[in-house]
Amino acid sequence: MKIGVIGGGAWGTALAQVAAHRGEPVTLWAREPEVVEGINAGHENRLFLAGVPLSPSIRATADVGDLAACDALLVVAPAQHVRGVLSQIAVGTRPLVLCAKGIEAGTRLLVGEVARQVHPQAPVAVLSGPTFAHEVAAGLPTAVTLAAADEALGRALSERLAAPQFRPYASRDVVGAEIGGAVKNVLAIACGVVDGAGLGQNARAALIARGFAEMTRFGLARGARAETLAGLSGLGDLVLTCSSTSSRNFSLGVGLGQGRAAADLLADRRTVAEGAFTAPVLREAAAAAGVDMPVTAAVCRLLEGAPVDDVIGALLARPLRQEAS
Ligand SMILES: NC(=O)c1ccc[n+]([C@@H]2O[C@H](COP(=O)([O-])OP(=O)(O)OC[C@H]3O[C@@H](n4cnc5c(N)ncnc54)[C@H](O)[C@@H]3O)[C@@H](O)[C@H]2O)c1
Ligand SMILES: O=P(O)(O)OC[C@H](O)CO
Repeated sequence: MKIGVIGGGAWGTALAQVAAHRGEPVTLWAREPEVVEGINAGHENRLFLAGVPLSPSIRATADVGDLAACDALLVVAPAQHVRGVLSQIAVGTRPLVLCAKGIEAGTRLLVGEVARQVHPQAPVAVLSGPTFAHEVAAGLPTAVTLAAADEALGRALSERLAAPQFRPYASRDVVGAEIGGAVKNVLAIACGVVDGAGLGQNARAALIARGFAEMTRFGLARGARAETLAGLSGLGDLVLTCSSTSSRNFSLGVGLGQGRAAADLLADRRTVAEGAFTAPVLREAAAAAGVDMPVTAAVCRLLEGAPVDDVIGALLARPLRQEAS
């Protein structure tokens, strides 16, 4: 199965490295000419994954036509750009493996749902889990959820992408795998706020647990399975991104917690903090589904410029409730 990767950011590059680990040819489409040039000439993506020597089997291209020879396409553009990028590519019936984590603004669609709208004949799979790109690219042990409604497709993709240090776990719960990845980015911002505002380790653990409760409420309302939400793509990724400044979402939250403005923190960033874009659309989607998501609502208020003390005070002053509700 010849793999094509759409998106030359940190994660697309790391996944190309995984797919090329046995020396198989991999085609990587990137928007930035300097990324294409750097990978082909020097086997390095200096813009998004500097310092990692890449396999010479990875060939980068700026021409989407070069993806025509691939049997399966990994979609690794940021969630808000998946529709635009996929619209440029003739996909037909080839499988699309969605690796972005987010919900599309305006439509409130998960990226897999966007892919189905743009390419209705393409089978869809989702690859998601606790995966810092620099660790995966460095060959450190990593496990992911690989979800596909078609079990045979899920098995074929898992076998093709598995590497000694990269272990996919198969699932048929595409929606569950997507919701975990999208929601955890918003919750990681909240955990960063706790860190930046110096609220302590108890508060961080409380946020992870209560954040997981709201991820679960939303996921179940949208048809996800509880086991998926408690697995690698849900709780696993939540724990990772709520614990480390290696997470762009957590780092954004640290800045917000220190009282800096979201607009300043997001200005001129080359890298993507998906939670900032997913938070407002997740709040809308939760309201539409009748699901209470107080941590998500608090993150939205902070992104809109509300003072940290006011937002945290309001979160703590809510009426007491049953833990299981
Ligand atoms: N970096 C990670 O560790 C990691 C791990 C798992 C999943 N992801 C997810 O992968 C997706 C891509 O993130 P990344 O970390 O590879 O990106 P990145 O932050 O490293 O790079 C930004 C990417 O956005 C692209 N981009 C910017 N403007 C664009 C536009 N107008 N149209 C199309 N593309 C545009 C750039 O070309 C580049 O590929 C995100 O959804 C992210 O949540 C990232
Ligand atoms: O840096 P972040 O916050 O986008 O997190 C990257 C990955 O999603 C971690 O699994």
